[in-house]
Amino acid sequence: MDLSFDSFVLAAATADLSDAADPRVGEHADAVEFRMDLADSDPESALGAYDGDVPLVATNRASWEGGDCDDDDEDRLATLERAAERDAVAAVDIELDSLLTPRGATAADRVREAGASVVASFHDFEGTPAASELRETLHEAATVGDVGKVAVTATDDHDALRLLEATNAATTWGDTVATMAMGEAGRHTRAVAPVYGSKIGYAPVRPAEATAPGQYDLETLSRLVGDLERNPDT
Ligand SMILES: O=C1C[C@@](O)(C(=O)O)C[C@@H](O)[C@@H]1O
Repeated sequence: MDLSFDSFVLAAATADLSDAADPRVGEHADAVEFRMDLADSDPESALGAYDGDVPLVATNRASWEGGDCDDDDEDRLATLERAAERDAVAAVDIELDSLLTPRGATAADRVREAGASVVASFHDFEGTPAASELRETLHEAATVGDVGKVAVTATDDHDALRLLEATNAATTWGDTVATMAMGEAGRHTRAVAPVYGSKIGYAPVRPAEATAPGQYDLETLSRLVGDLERNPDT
């Protein structure tokens, strides 16, 4: 399946692929992010059984990047390479720190050879880097990935505004990026960052099953992003 990041993609984030059949996914989501690291059952079996028509983004978040996968990088990246071979997997999320290693670069090549895109992701669960570091990280991620994703944690309005400014700068530069500020002080950026060029948003199908702090539920984020979308003809 194909998934273009030329325009905003709303990804329903879940650890249970049966959520892909939820009517709210068909109504509001462009993709399903399958958090393989959070799955209760064997995620590769779940991928094999998936027969839905919503394209998947496969994520196997390393424990050293805030996820639940304790595998070494060889096993973790091999799992993602196998996931990319599934026709339903349109994109694979690989941590920027992995992509900067030879093994991670090989994984990216194999993912692309399988026809999937690479989302290069960086997370800061403690705070929001300085503007210069945000711009550098976004550009680096967008260079090694097809989408450069940066998820930071905002503690105040200044953090949120720095993230939005970096999003606007990266998009103006021509990079394909996805940005969000986690936490209460940053949650509005999930709806506003797309106005400045962020190309992926994440929301749980069920509000109680957020995969990150500050997420809106799927219906809410869909409505907010839609309401804020600027008319391209004006
Ligand atoms: O990296 C991201 C972004 C995210 O952490 C968020 O803040 O919405 C949610 C994760 O599931 C996803 O892999």
